[in-house]
Amino acid sequence: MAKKPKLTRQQKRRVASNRQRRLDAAKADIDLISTQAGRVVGRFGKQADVEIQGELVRCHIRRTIDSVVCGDEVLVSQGGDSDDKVSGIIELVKDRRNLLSRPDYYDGVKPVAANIDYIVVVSAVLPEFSTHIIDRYLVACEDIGIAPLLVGNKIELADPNQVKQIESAMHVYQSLGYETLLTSCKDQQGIPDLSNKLKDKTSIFVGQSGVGKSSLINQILPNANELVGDISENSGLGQHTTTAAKLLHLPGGGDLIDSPGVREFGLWHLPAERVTNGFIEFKAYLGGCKFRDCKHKSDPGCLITDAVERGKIARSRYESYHRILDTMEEQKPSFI
Ligand SMILES: Nc1nc2c(ncn2[C@@H]2O[C@H](COP(=O)(O)OP(=O)(O)OP(=O)(O)O)[C@@H](O)[C@H]2O)c(=O)[nH]1
Ligand SMILES: [Zn+2]
Repeated sequence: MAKKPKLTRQQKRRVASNRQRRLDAAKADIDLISTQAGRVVGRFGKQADVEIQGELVRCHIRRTIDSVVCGDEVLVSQGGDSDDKVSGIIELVKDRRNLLSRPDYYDGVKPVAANIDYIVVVSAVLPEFSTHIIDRYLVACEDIGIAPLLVGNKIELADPNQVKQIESAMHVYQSLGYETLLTSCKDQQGIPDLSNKLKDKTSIFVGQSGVGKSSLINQILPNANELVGDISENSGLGQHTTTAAKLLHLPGGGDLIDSPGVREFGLWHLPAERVTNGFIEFKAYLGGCKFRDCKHKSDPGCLITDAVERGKIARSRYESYHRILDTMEEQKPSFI
């Protein structure tokens, strides 16, 4: 048999571009002939609920598709199986703006949500207001490239001294360009502002257990729990279907994606370099230290420590940085 000829770089490029054209044409065909565009609002087992022009369609997923998550924009063809509870098939997932994944014991990472505008990082006076934990979430947000909104909840529990401390910590974040908000689910402080900020955006809520994520979600979306039941009932599978992830519409516009997996975002290992890049105020100095492998600790000629000394970088952030790296070292590669 004749040996397959080696392709030149130009030929390879032509093959790749032809392939892309065929793929684009296939996508265009699907678009034109029989599919409808929709958004994934529920994801469980091997199926997904897709919202198409305000209607919910329960769908199977074409085997060739890698993953489908809440927030995905998809093309659906009507069909499904003889079991008429499932009436559509997801044929294609459109390109994602971003994709949130969580660590998975078997697969390494597992995608959980897509096309997100805002990560609401919730912390609270109780159990503790920790800038270290906030910084850790900020690194994760920077790493994935989604804007964070920092919320300090249960603010009505703080005594005047604590309020002062929290406000000054939030001031550091504001000066870095991050948005912040103080809220209380008890006396509604900051809740209208939270609703306003999330208007017309797709958001997720993250934060440690007990900080009040569910309570805040309930404030801005009072019927969140019943809505899940409605979704299942509308599509004929009864009230008790457990939805792994769901996308809910906020009354004032905008959407919220929530699931236990989504809430885990940020709590896992990142390589040191990505942690460093997650501290946005370090960027102006990176690459300028005397030694290329500078650890930004006690190394001579370090621009970062110099900036801390000169008050250009907040000491609290610098200390957080080293604490995060230390915990990463101790615990890699699992959850914190
Ligand atoms: N005092 C006060 N308590 C609050 C506030 N928000 C929530 N809580 C209480 O804090 C506790 C935890 O709230 P949740 O909303 O369940 O917290 P969560 O972040 O969803 O917790 P997980 O489900 O474990 O992740 C509950 O007892 C709430 O009633 C608040 O603004 N002030
Ligand atoms: Zn340095």
